[in-house]
Amino acid sequence: QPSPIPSNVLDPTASPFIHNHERKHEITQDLDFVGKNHWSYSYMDTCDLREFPLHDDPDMFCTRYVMDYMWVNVEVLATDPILLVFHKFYSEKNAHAFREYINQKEMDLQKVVDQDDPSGAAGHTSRRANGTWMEHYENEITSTLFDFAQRRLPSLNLHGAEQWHALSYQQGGHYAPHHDFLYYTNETQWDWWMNEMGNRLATFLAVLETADEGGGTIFPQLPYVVHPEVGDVMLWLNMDVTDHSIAKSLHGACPILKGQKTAATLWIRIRDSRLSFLTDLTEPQYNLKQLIDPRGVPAIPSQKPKAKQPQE
Ligand SMILES: O=C(O)CCC(=O)C(=O)O
Ligand SMILES: [Fe+2]
Repeated sequence: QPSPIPSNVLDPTASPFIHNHERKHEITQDLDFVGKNHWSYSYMDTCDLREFPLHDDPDMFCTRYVMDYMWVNVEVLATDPILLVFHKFYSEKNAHAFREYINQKEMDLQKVVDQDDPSGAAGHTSRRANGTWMEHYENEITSTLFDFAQRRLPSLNLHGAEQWHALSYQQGGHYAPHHDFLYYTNETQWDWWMNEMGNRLATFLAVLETADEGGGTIFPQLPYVVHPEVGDVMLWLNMDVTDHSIAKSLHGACPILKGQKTAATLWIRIRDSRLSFLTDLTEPQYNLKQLIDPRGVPAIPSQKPKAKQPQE
């Protein structure tokens, strides 16, 4: 007796989206790259999406306002978890300057410690990108862009964020879906950052160069893939009001099919984040309004070290 269930339903690798959404690019699944084993077919299909599956999602909207005599353009892609794109957050000129600065730095092939295999014997293939850390106030451009971000986001404590983390992806480069929230089996494993600054509340991702094809930022559980433009900033929350990881904040960088991609991340810690005070903690979510439009929240001053005065 033939099964009444269409054959694709029985195929565990079949994507639920294939049938509802035209696939413009069929290449991702055929692509071969180091670390491909970290990408399921369903992840790859999400990478191939050219439109969001939920056009009429009432949670999605755009808003625009003036702050410091400049437009702030915010696109709310999701409210659970909070996922925002600040369009043209940085000028193209500044984004280029930051990228140039990053490109002339020496970068290491980034290693991701596999939670199941901390020795790394299996190889670190869940991220294929070159990366480097930079102090917030390392030079003029990192400082300018850091202070600008803190002015725009006074409900987050950027001074408590880890250093700038630059990532440069070449063709075949990727970062398999992961959580930025850090897991520890118990408190004895906590490092300085966990003890002093708490976990990674939010991720700030500045897009400095976009791939010609592929390389979107994927949120497989929403499921979306975001293709920001140079100068755009993505911001999402990794943690809920009870200090737990938001499972749906799972994200990654889709494989680069053509061209290259450069991004700079700030992993923003919870400590001293005003968002906690500005949220009614009986609500399940942090206060979206204070993130997208924080006009009225007092500015957090720059901590840029003063240039040394020339000796007399
Ligand atoms: O490059 C991307 O799109 C994602 C980067 C990322 O997930 C991270 O830096 O934590
Ligand atoms: Fe991440």
